[in-house]
Amino acid sequence: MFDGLKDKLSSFREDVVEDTSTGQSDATASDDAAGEVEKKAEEADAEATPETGESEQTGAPAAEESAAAEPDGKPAADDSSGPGRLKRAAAFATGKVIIEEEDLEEPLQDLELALLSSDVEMSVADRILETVREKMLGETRAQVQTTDQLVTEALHDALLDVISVGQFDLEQRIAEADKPVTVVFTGVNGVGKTTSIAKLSEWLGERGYSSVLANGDTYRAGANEQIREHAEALDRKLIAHEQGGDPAAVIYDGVEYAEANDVDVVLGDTAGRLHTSNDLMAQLEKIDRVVDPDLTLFVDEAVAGQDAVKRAQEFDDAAAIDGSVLTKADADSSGGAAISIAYVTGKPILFLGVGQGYDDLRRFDPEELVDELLGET
Ligand SMILES: Nc1nc2c(ncn2[C@@H]2O[C@H](COP(=O)(O)OP(=O)(O)OP(=O)(O)O)[C@@H](O)[C@H]2O)c(=O)[nH]1
Repeated sequence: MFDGLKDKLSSFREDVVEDTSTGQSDATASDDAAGEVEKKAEEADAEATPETGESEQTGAPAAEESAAAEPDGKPAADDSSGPGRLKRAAAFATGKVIIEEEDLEEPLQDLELALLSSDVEMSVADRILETVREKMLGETRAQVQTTDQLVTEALHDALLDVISVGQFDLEQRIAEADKPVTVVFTGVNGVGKTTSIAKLSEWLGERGYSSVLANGDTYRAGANEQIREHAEALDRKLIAHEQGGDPAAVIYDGVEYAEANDVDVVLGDTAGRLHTSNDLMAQLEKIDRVVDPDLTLFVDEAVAGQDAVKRAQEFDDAAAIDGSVLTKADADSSGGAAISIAYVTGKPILFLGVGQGYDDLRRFDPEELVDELLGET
């Protein structure tokens, strides 16, 4: 899952380590040693000749050029616009390392390209870069902390920031809500909506909640049969009307059935027509009005990347969603939709579909996903 994205994040970390590697020395600077190194750095700056042994520490070529190019012959270290070479050397000598803009410039450009080519939405990629830059620039880090740790932490925070938008605990919400809880599923055709409803019914059952399925997809021939197969396999009650009936009425009947039979949750399917269909959107609005669902979940496939993100926004406009389910994450290498949807819609991803079985539903845990993306699990 998301292997392509994992590789790209890993390359970024390696690039930053390469471009900024300064603190790899195992020297533990004492005050005396600090003075020595500071003096050395001063001499080196005055001559504007990079110390060969310290070349990693003294930074990227751009820093060297600016030091040498000072018109008054003073080293750039005195320039208040940046820490400069001397300051960096002094910091290094006292056990600190400073990361500068030029160290990050190229890796950040590469990261941006990598994110965009992974189908991460533009505003999300921008936000990630901004956070990484903020967390790393001018950062004085202890030498004991490797650059890799620093960049990993920055990436961790940046990814978590966009992924965890609006997260809430669905199980807790269901536990605390008046019953029955009505959940309506929206999304386009064939993305795995019906399968996700069946999986969620199984997930709820495992947690002690009963559920009834209501087929609000009265549009598509064969929809009743498809959901009935799941209902029978899971031994759940299915509420369905004739094809062409009113979807709001079916889900309403589902709620009545749940009330009369002490069922905890109503899971309502809806027709998966194109999001551009005004008719469908009007239908969703009607369901919203008539049934007033406790939760509306948008379902789309992770593999659809930015298309899924766009559709999430459009469905959210028609009938406000409370969260998303991303299916087929098992077949998605890019991870773009998983990274982008919550930030763009302001609503969390609640589940990932990771296969075709009823058990293949994974609660979306932002921390867990970020650790996985950064190879920390
Ligand atoms: N690999 C994988 N396949 C999935 C996943 N979720 C659903 N599928 C498969 O995707 C196909 C479409 O799923 P459906 O549940 O029929 O899709 P739908 O959105 O309800 O489609 P309509 O009823 O036509 O709107 C089925 O073959 C599912 O088994 C998943 O998480 N991973």
